[in-house]
Formats: sequence, C-alpha cells, structure tokens
Amino acid sequence: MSEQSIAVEARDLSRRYGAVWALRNCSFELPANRIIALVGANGAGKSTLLSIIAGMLPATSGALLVRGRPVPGGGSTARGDSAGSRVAILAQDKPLYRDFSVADMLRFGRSMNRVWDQRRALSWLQRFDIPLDRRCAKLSGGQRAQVALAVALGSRPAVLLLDEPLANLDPVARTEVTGELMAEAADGEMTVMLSTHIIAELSGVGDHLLLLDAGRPVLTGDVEDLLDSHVRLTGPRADQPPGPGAIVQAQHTDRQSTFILRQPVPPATYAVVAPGWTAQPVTLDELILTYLKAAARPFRDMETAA
Ligand SMILES: Nc1ncnc2c1ncn2[C@@H]1O[C@H](COP(=O)(O)OP(=O)(O)OP(=O)(O)O)[C@@H](O)[C@H]1O
Repeated sequence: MSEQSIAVEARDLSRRYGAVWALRNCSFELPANRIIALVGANGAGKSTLLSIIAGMLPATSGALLVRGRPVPGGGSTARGDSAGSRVAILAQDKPLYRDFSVADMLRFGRSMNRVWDQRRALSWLQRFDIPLDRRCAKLSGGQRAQVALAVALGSRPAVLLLDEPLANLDPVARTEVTGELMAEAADGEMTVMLSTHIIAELSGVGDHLLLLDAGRPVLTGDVEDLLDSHVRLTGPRADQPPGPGAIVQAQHTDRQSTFILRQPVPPATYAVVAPGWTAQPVTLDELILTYLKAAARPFRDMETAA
C-alpha cells in the first residue's frame, strides 16, 4: 500500500496494563477510505487499540501512525494537526450530557472541535428522525447512539473510530447506519474503524478485516480477498490436502478429512480437486472462527498457517 492509501499503521505496537498485555507486537496497515471491521473476543484488545489510535492512551512500546503521522499520547475527542490526520472516537459509553438537548449537543460539538461541519451533523440527525429539541436523557439507547455519531461526524474526522457502535441499534437502523457510513467512506473522505465481538453483526458491515486474538492480529485483509483465498476441501481421510495452500485447519474422522486452506491470490479454481474431493467456499463467520481456533493453538502453529 502507498503511504497515501494507508489510514492507520501499527509498528510492533504493544500495550501493557501492569502484568496484562492488552496488545502484543501488533504490526498491520489499514487502508484509507474503507470500513474496517475490528473483530475479537471480549478482552482481545479492541478498545485498547482504538484508544491508542485516538491518542487517548499511550502505547507501552512500538509506534502507531495515522495518515503517516505518529500519534502522541493523551487527547480529546477529535485530534490531529491537519485535516488528514484528524481522529474522532465514539467510545462504548457514549458521551452525552443527559440534561442537554440534541441541539445543545451539536453546539457543544462545535465548541469542542476546531473543525465543525454543522450541515453534516444535522443531516445525519434528520436522516434518522432525531428531534433536535429532545433532552438526551429522554432518548432511546439507539437514538443516543445516533446523536453521538452525528457529533463525531460533525468534527469531520479523517478516521472515525466506533467502539461497539451497533449494540443499541435495532437491525433495520443497524443496516441503515452502516450503509450511510459506507457511503461516506466511499466518498473518499473518511476511514471508519468499528469494533465488535459479535460476529453476526459483521455481515455486510466491513470491507476490510482486522481480527485480534489475545492482543495479537491473527488475520487482516480485504474481506473479499480473504474469502476468495480460502477454501474448504472435504474428501477421503488423508494427512495432506490434495491442493496447494497453507493449512489453516485440518479435521479428521476415521474415513473423512476436511481442510481449510489459504491459497495464493488469485485463488486456484475450486474445480481443480482430486477425485473424491469437494471444494466449497468459506463464509466470513467460519473464517473468523477458524482463525480464532487456530490462534488458540501454540503460536508456532499459527505462523505456519498464516
Ligand atoms: N484499565 C485497565 N487496567 C487493567 N487491565 C485492563 C485495563 N483495560 C483493559 N485491560 C485488560 O486488557 C485486555 C484488553 O482489554 P480491552 O478492553 O482492550 O479488550 P476488548 O477487546 O475491547 O474487550 P471487550 O470486547 O470486552 O470490550 C483485557 O485483558 C483487559 O482485562
């Protein structure tokens, strides 16, 4: 990836809380102007990573760059010295003042941010029918999430970080919100990174994946490329698969073997399989679960598989 096309880059990034390593030697590049799904089980390190990207938490070691600029420690809701490196974060506990009306929250957003786009914040609220004169305390959980999103969008971030943003939204609102965010990202002005530990929330949400397990990235890449490059082969019991690729998972019964393989991109066509074997695509849920199970094996195995 060229420097222009990288939104976030981690170089050997680690973060420790006392004896607990929340992130350990993370290195990855995330593309600009895409929706990045940050996935991992509870405690995988998602919130820690988002807080470091937002400049709210210092790393213990390593470097984190947003649009090529190193992120310093400490910070407010929208950071960055130039339009290109501004970061906004919407944390799990959405920061709204209960006694403020929705309109007050927009005024607050304007006063807290050097750059403010009132039209963008307003149109988000109108899009989701949020009344401007309603006190935040009287809004539903989903509506509060929409107000917090409007304030975050108003700060015109180059990178918008959303920590478990969809939890309070009903399925229809969730689809609409992610659709709108994808459209904003596709306009070429914003990278959205959203975290979740609910794999079912993912389908259709992110077009790029960063999968964390116990503080380490175990799978990252364009979702379509990842799906295209993995295949499940099922056939008679065998120690090795009948096709090329790294073995991510191998399961055997007395008579049958099933392998999930990572193949070179562009992938070999599924038709090229030995007699008696079938080849099937792998779904995103299956892929994530497979890598999480593989990561639970000793780390040396994982390096062979990745
Ligand atoms: N302030 C803290 N003090 C000590 N340990 C912490 C602190 N914050 C996080 N941790 C630990 O760091 C690890 C990563 O936590 P983090 O909150 O980043 O994970 P997460 O993936 O966001 O989890 P969840 O999905 O449950 O929100 C966990 O083991 C957690 O217990």
